[in-house]
Order: sequence, then structure tokens, then C-alpha cells
Amino acid sequence: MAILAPSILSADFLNLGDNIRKLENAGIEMLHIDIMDGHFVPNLTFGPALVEYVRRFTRLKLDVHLMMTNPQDYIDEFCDVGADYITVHQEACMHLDRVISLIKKRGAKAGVALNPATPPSTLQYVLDDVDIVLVMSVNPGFGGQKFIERMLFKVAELDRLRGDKYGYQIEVDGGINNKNVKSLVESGADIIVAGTAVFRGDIIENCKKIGAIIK
Ligand SMILES: O=C(CO)[C@@H](O)[C@H](O)COP(=O)(O)O
Repeated sequence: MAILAPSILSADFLNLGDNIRKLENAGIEMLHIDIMDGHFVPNLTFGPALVEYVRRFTRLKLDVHLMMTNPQDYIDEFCDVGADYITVHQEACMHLDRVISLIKKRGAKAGVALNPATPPSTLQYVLDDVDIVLVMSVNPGFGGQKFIERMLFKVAELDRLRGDKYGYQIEVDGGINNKNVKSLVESGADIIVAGTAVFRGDIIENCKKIGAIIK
């Protein structure tokens, strides 16, 4: 059984509150928020202020994905505004072990994201400490891209690797829809991030359809 975490990157920003209430009505538990800095990825999105407003508005778990260089400089700020989960990129952290400790010391759950070209073996010495491994199934930066099929092998590899030894959850993000979501859950995914497939069309219906496939 997996859960769906809608990515607000594809939401209607002028009606964000309404969109979030619809997600709550559809039984969603977690909201995915992509913070893009224009350096690590070629796009710009939100900062801590948006997270703070969303935190005041909803009790959904906030899953904040820092697609940025020097994420260590912003951990405190995102914890202060109420992030429940903070995910940093393996590729962006010179001192990954230290950044994970910092997130956990602040009481948030710690995630590490892997770009499509980065193998799980790069996390060997931190897997004991991470709560989430996030497999990017597109090159990060934009919604609406095509799912990279090979990432199914990465999800399966992470599932094999954790066995009974590690407690991390496997999250997958990018290009996920009604057609490919089943194979991801069968490969071991626990958290499914989706933007376009949730926000294009009827939000509640879309959540219910995906929810019925992954439960
Ligand atoms: O991180 C990203 C994109 O880089 C995602 O969180 C997207 O928001 C997912 O959007 P879809 O691929 O589902 O449209």
C-alpha cells in the first residue's frame, strides 16, 4: 500500500487554498512542495513564505523537496515555517551526513533525493539515518515530463537493499500517471508524487482514481 502526495507545482496558484481543500476532501495526507532555486535546477518556484502560508491553512503533512544548491543554509528556515519532511539532493550536498543530522536535530523527517543518473550506492553510508529516499523519475525542474522507465529498476533496487535492514520509505516523483503507477508500487514505492495527473481536470476524481490503484 502506498500514499499519494500531490505536487503543488501543477496547482492553480490563484486558487491554491481551494485546490488544497479538494485534496483534503479526497483523503490526501501529504502535500509535496518543490523549492527550485534556478541553479540546481533551471526553474524557480517558492520560498519559505509559501510553506508558512500553506502550513497555517492545512494540517496535511508538508513534504518539502529542496531542489537547490547549499540546502544546508535553509534547513532552519523551512523547519521554522513547519515542514514535516525535508528532502535534499545527494548531488547538492558536499556533507550529506551533516545535513541529514541537521534536519533530524530540528525534528523533521529527513529525505535524500537521487537524480535519474545517480545510483542508490551513493547513499550506502547514510541509509541508516534517512527516513525517505526520493527517486526522481524525470530530470528535476519541470512538471509534465515523461516518466523515465529505467527508474523502475532503481525503485526495485532500493526495495531489495532495505530488506529488513533499513526503515526508509521509497518516494518516486516525475511523470507518474494512472498507467505507470501500479508498476511503481509493485516495485516497492511507498510515496507517489504526482502533479499533472492530479491537478489537470477534476482534482478529487483524479486523486480517487490513483488512490484506488495504489491502495
Ligand atoms: O519535481 C518535480 C519536477 O521536477 C515534480 O514534483 C513535478 O511537480 C511532478 O510533476 P508531474 O511530472 O507529475 O507533472
